[in-house]
Amino acid sequence: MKFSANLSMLYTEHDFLDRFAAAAADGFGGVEFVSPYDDPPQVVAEAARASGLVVVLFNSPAGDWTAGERGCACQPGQQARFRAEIDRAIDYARALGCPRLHIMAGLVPEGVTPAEAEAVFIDNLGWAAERLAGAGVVGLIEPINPIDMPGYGLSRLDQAERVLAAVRHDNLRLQYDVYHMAMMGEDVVTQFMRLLPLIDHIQIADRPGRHEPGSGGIDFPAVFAAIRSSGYQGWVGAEYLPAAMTSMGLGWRERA
Ligand SMILES: O=C(O)[C@@H](O)C(=O)CO
Ligand SMILES: [Mg+2]
Repeated sequence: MKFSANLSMLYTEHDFLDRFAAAAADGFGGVEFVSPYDDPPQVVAEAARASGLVVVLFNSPAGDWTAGERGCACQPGQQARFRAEIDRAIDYARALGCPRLHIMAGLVPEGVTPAEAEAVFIDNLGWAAERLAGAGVVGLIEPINPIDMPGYGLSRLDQAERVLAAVRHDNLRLQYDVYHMAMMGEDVVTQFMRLLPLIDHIQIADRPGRHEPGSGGIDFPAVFAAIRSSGYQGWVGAEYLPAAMTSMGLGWRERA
């Protein structure tokens, strides 16, 4: 199995650009992160190159994260901003040689119905899927559980399936986050096997607590067995909050 270290959650004891080397030293093969945008593309690319790791995924610009922004793809009236943000992400993807982009839906604005937000999301995703295809980058959407991210525009699995079916573009796929699936009450293994043709990236953390696999109640032996038997060839992102120092909590990889 190919594991990538999510540098937005792992190795936060180091500055962002130093996390690449830390992940390499611990034997990861790839890295992913929410935001490379605080540094110029070439600077992030150089950190990745020096570490010898491949960048497998990052997110479209979320806006001001500390102010609560989570992207704008589902927000009416934000089409120009959304398109500019996808083009900015493509610049980074090119510099980083990264083949995947998680397109953040954003929070549903006050006064906008969920149906209106979903229609805007579908419209923007159709444009983005095509634009990203031209750059050789796969677009991904990820349902995020509503307890951790209340008000987010994509908070259920059935909604993600409906959106993917409506956009109907080969270049738009599903980011399957095992932790969010469990938090949403889904049967993690059954849904993974059913949705396999749509999935282009997996992320893992245990529930509750969002710590290392094996720290909570998700049946990770079954999850890893399912991933192995499925023939899934993609990356599995370690996207959890380390219970202590990141390097001390990597024993789960030997049991995977
Ligand atoms: O699961 C998550 O939270 C992430 O994958 C993400 O991209 C947004 O926070
Ligand atoms: Mg995730």
